[in-house]
Amino acid sequence: MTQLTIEKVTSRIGAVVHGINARELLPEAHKAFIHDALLRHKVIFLRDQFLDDAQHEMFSRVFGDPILHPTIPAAAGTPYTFELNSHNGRSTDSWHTDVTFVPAYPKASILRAITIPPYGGSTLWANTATAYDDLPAPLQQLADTLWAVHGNDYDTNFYKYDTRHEEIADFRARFISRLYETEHPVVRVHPETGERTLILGHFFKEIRGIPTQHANRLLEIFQSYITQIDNTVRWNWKPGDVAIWDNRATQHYATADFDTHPRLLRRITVRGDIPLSITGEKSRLLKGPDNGQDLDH
Ligand SMILES: O=C(O)CCC(=O)C(=O)O
Ligand SMILES: [Fe+2]
Repeated sequence: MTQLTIEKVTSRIGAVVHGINARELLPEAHKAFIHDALLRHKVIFLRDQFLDDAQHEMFSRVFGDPILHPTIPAAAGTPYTFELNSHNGRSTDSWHTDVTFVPAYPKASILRAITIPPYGGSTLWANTATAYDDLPAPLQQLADTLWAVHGNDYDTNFYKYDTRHEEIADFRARFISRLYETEHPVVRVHPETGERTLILGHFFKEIRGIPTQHANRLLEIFQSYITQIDNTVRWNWKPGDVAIWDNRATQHYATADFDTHPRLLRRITVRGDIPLSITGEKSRLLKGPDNGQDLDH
């Protein structure tokens, strides 16, 4: 069996795993190795995989059960694939954790690069566990007590762009075709590592019991610990690359610095569990037709 090796990309987050062939069924030892690497390094990169949709789905099952996005249907001809297809220079260029507007938001996302622009179009990830560790004790104690509301009708990213533009207006309309809101603890206990991680990012709407203008300032303070440069990793994609991130311990950001060159990636997310606060209290759905991640295709 091929020997697997790990090459760290930065001290705090990100590692390349060498020796994995994700196109084929993985031996159990490889599955355990890559899962352990994910928990330790938060985002794992594989080079030269060139997966098709079926291989991508099979590989994603190493990490859990694939799930649909609560509002955006799967790409044509696939059961679970979420497509990121840009021809207009736009990207998800705001820091977020995927789908935090539902309680059991995804455990992990598995993203593969198909078409990459000649320059730019990178993705950055930030470690929300080390960010919590970095907080001075009084800020940790504050964060430990806070609950925040997350919703899919967030405006950070959409209104940065001109929603009079038909394509953007159309995507936003589909994104909010069902409205979801969820109340999460700002600090969750990671179900596998026991680490404390921060649940914030662009779906954040408000903090319970704090006026919005002050809550937004608190958000900025906490986000500044998450996104400080030494707490992040930046990945410059090559076609065939695969990135897997622990969505319970990271945020990410896709740079919009590739003009109008085409950029195409495909993503599969796997089912997560409902976050628990440090006192064992569960996140709660406030608005939405279901818990958002139990839709079967
Ligand atoms: O376009 C990218 O690189 C990542 C976009 C994103 O936010 C995601 O796939 O969840
Ligand atoms: Fe994302």
